[in-house]
Amino acid sequence: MQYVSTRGRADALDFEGATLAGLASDGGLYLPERWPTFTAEDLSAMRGLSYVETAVRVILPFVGDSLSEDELRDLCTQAYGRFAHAAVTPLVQLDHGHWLLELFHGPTLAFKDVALQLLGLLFEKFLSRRETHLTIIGATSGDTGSAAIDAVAGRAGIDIFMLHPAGRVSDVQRRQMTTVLAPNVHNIAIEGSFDDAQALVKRAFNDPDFSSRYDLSAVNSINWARLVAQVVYYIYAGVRLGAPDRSVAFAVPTGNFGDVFAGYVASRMGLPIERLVVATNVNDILHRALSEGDYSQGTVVPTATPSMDIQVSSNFERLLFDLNGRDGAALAEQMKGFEQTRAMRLTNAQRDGAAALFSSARIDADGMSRAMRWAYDAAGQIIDPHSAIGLAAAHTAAVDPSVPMVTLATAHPAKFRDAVERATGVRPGLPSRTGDLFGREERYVTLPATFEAVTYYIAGHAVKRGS
Ligand SMILES: Cc1ncc(COP(=O)(O)O)c(C=O)c1O
Ligand SMILES: N[C@@H](CCOP(=O)(O)O)C(=O)O
Repeated sequence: MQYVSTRGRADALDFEGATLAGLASDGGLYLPERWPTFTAEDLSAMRGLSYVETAVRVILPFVGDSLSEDELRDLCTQAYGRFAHAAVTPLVQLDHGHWLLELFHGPTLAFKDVALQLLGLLFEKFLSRRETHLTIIGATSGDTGSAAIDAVAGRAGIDIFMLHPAGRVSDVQRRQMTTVLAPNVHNIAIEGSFDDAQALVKRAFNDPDFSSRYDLSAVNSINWARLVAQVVYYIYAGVRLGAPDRSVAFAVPTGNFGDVFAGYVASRMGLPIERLVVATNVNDILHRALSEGDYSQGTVVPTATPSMDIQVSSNFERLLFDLNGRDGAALAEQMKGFEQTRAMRLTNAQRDGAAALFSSARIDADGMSRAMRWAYDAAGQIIDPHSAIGLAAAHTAAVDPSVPMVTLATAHPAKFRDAVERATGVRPGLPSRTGDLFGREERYVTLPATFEAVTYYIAGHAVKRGS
């Protein structure tokens, strides 16, 4: 299997190459050259499988010659062995037609662990085959950072530089990153928003002078390997709720469009998905894009759902490419226009293609609090604010009531205990697997959100290519 760039100019790479590269050299994102598909029989045969076996079946068609089936099984067994629930991503029923898919049973309490536990092992495997020192640069609004740091802390041959927006992540999220004192972990609080951090990361990849000095890689969902691991739980949940004999719908709290794009991939692979409901907070660029065709960047408003405080959604580019006949040159022009004007209109093909599968909703602070209270009062579930945005959006969606609706519960409520307590009166406790989080020393630097400041800091701590 080869991977092609959404902007059409970078060389195609195999799975190992695309995983290590992260972002394509032409500024685009990698996608498989074609979508592997499952027949109805293939899907039916997955019904009784464990999470690990489901992961092996779903991911194997994407890895080509980069991993044997046994190697992949070994990595999945290690990755998902660290989850605190035997089902890895269990379904919890809320009412007769609505389920929560709990994705927060990994080591850092958010759905990012599902992909990043595997990605850390993939890096280790692929690095053992070559003489390379990887410099990972990432941006986080809270959860990717802690999950990525947990996945690579102390691993030989890797340094990780993680940028988070200073003061705009929860105290639990920040401490999960900054109390990891392994020498290969470098936390940078930047004086700006997540979008500023993400733009700095992309600029570092695209700067020929900087990127030629290091073997850069990415842990954000711009890295294809992140997304392929997330496709698994859509299929795992879907077949348990009756697919392929009946369709399923998913409501997905969305920021960078990675998680919900994994749902799109599951649909392209043959899972009968009736609807993917894209749930945003008031940072609603994706809701405006899907409902009006208007992808224009607003100013980021800080909310109680900080991980979704995003106004430029990296993975939307993957959808636009796939829906526009995979025309890399046209997409490169469209993205160049966006980068210059911070605004873009979707083409008719993109709008119509998206409307066939996606709907969207913008949920404000009241809607989020109401959903948290509903989950507690009606179903006895304490949910985190991000999952509540998904739940509220699911309640607004026009989906046939006979179709099971699954809301993705993307974080453990204890990560956002102040907001949960405000809405429900209940203050969730941290699970024991987080240990003595509030007793540990923190280490991070604070820098202005400028390319010069960030790259100067990285240059002072990273290992140069070939040294
Ligand atoms: C808890 C939580 N929910 C939802 C999201 C949004 O996911 P995505 O960026 O993949 O759309 C994030 C961050 O990405 C998150 O951390
Ligand atoms: N919400 C994310 C933002 C980065 O998204 P990613 O999925 O592209 O890594 C976070 O928690 O950091």
